[in-house]
Amino acid sequence: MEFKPYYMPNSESKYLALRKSWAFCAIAIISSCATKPPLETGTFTPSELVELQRLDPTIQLDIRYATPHNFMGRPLYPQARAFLQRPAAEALAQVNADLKPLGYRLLVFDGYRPWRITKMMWDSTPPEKREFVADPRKGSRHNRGCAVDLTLCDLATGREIEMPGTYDEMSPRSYIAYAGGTAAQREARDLLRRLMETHGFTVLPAEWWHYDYKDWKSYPIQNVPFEKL
Ligand SMILES: C[C@@H](N)C(=O)N[C@H](C)C(=O)O
Ligand SMILES: [Zn+2]
Repeated sequence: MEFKPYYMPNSESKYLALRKSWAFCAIAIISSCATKPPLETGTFTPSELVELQRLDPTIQLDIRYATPHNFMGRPLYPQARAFLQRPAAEALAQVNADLKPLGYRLLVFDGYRPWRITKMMWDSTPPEKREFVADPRKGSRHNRGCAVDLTLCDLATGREIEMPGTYDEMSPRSYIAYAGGTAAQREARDLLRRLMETHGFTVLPAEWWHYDYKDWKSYPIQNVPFEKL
């Protein structure tokens, strides 16, 4: 019969207990780093997230992350809503107003994004595609309520205007400098960029649809879920 010791000399059991508690602490520290937004110091402008549809109901929404029709293949938001910090939301409404005489309006895919969603996106994206998602250790400008993913749609029909690539496509066709596609697609992309820049937004070089509002640095990273806004 195999001998199973149930008793250990005192010093050995203490050593094992110590090792266990160190391992436990290490796991706790690692997992808390991984599941919490980065700590930021300094003073920030108080957050005032505004729902885009309330500010300007003529901005069209297609909140892909509230549907399975997104690069993660499953809904990430419980509600199809879009929020931005007030000055960014007001600037966006001006872009929308400028588009109307041209026969277009804005179609918004995403605005404020809770930090944990950025973390989920990063964790699910292969390393070679991570230029298309923000690193949760730094946070996304979406987490600050100062980034918006959007495109143009036809004012009369509501139909999405074709761009050189599709939303969240992880390929060079998403680059703002991509020279392929049709002339009409590039013109639409460049029109969107021109108007967004006029109103204080900057495009992300890797993503024609992603724009940051100029004051993004002054707002804190947030992890508040939509249900609590
Ligand atoms: C995931 C994509 N729509 C996006 O917003 N990417 C930028 C880099 C971000 O995550 O901030
Ligand atoms: Zn974005």
